[in-house]
Parts: sequence; C-alpha cells; structure tokens
Amino acid sequence: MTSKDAPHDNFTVLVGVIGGSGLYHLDNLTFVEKVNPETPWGYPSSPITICSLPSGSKIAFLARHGHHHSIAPSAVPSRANIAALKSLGVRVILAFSAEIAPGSFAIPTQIIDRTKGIRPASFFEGLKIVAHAAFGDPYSVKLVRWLEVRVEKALADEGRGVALHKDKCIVCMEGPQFSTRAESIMYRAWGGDLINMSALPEAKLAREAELSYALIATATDYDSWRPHSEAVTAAEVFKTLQDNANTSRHVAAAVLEDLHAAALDGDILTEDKGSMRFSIMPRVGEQDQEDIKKLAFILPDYFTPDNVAN
Ligand SMILES: CSC[C@H]1O[C@H](OP(=O)(O)O)[C@H](O)[C@@H]1O
Ligand SMILES: Nc1ncnc2[nH]cnc12
Repeated sequence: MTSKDAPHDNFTVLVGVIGGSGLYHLDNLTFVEKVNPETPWGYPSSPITICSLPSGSKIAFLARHGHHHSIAPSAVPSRANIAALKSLGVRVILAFSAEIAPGSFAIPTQIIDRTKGIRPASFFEGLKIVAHAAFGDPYSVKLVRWLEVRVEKALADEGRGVALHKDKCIVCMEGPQFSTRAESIMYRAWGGDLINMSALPEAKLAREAELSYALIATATDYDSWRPHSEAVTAAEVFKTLQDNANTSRHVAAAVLEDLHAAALDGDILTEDKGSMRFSIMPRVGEQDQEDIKKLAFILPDYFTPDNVAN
C-alpha cells in the first residue's frame, strides 16, 4: 500500500516514532507486528514495530541505530527510514534523541548543521529533478507547539522532576567522536543549546516527504564546554540513557493517543502537507520516468509514473 491510498481511519498508522540511543523499543505499548518495507533507498535501520494504543489506534516504532545499536550516526539510512514510515501511511513523526544538560528534556525549534556532507541528505540527490525545500523552521511549528503543552504535562505526571526546555537550538555534528572543547565553546557562542549526531538529515528528509516532524531531545551530558569539568565520554552518556529512555516511553504513551487523533483531524499537518508543491524545479514533461518512479514513493501527489501531476 502506498501512502496515497492508505485509508485515513483509526486503523491507519498515522504516527511514527523514531527512537534514538537507549530507546530501542516501546514495550509499554501492545505489540502488533513487525514490518520491513523495502524502499527505493533500501531497507530502514531496523524492522518497524507496529504497536497498538489502548484505543486500538496503531503507531509505528523505528529504532534509528537498529535494535542493537549497530548503526553509527553517519551511517543511519535516513532516506529509507523516512520513506518506509511514509509508505505505511505515517503523516507525523515524533523523534527522540540523546543530548546535553543531563536528565532534562527539550523540544528544539532550530538546528545548526555541522555534518560533513557524507550523509545522503535529500531524496532528490543523484536525480535529474531538482527541489529546494523550505527549511527556515526545520521542525513543524504547529506540531512543536502542540507537543510542548502535552509533554510538559506528561513529565509533571511522571513525577521524576524532569524539566522541559523550549525553543532551543540543536547542533548536529558528524561524529562519531565527540567535540573538542574548542568546538563545544564555539557552538555555545553560536547559540547552540543542545548537541547530537542524529538530528540531520532526518528532519530535512521528513520535510521533503511532507511529514510533520518534531524532536524530543533527552539530555545526557554537558558536552565539553565547562572549563573545570571532564569532557564528555560515552560512559557519562550511558549513565542517564536508561532513565531518559524510561521517561521517553512514558511521554510517548501519554501523547500518542491524542497525536493520532490530531493527525486524523489534520490540523497539525497543514503546514507540511503541500509544502513541496512549488519546491520542485523542472516542469511537467521534462522529468525522467525512473526518477518519477522513485519520487512517487514519497510524494505520490506530485509524481505518478507515466502521468506526472502538476
Ligand atoms: C551514545 S552517545 C552518541 C549518540 O547518541 C545520540 O544518538 P541519538 O540522537 O540517535 O539518540 C547522538 O546523536 C549520537 O548518535
Ligand atoms: N555531547 C554530545 N555530543 C554529540 N552527541 C551526543 N549525544 C549525546 N551526547 C552528545
């Protein structure tokens, strides 16, 4: 089934969750089945778990680094991940990622790209069809605002005292090594509040696929900008990873039911749906059939093999 013909009812998988470091499953939800859709960009990081919410609505869960964390940030098959979720009918993605200021959660609104150009970052790469997606607001603003209120409530209800930070800027670095102290200080001077290795290209690809996408960053460390503290190590990150993952599962369970209903209603989707219509450069009749076939997988409204919609 393509995303175009997916029926939009309670049984459609409208919401996808991408789990980052430490969050490899949502076993507080009911397991339904595992699926592993092949996309024109290959297979996703791991088979996707379909889970059922108490109402019976379904969501899709994908472990970004694989179920056993065998995929480094630079090697995550982000195009296959986003395309696979879209092919299941997903319209909204809630992503989780591990970051700075241990134990607290943040929903960023901005990104600074410090990846090195080695990750395929566009569905249009290598094709003869050029597109320039708008990315000034890299996360879906409506979805971010919708989430802020609910995540804050879920954290308060959990009672562990986890704070939620809003309107933060996340730096996405290439890795796999952590930053030097000089880089860490520079990122702070640039306005970076959080740092990870996975925010991109996921957010860019979600935008190209017209998916509403927001990130819940779960802080693990202070990186390396504090002059009298140790620079970050993986051991320090692992200390908070388990607690953060438990809180992430609690937050996911608390918001997913309403998120499914909001996606069904469609209001939180309006800024993303249709956003690529005027981003695609060559006009009808000048596009390659093979390219059209590939792009039909993620943008069926604009690309139909042998019959290109305008
Ligand atoms: C395990 S520390 C570095 C690793 O953790 C973060 O992963 P994710 O964002 O997928 O939760 C960070 O981006 C690095 O990939
Ligand atoms: N300090 C850090 N830098 C980059 N990625 C991270 N993931 C978790 N902590 C990180």
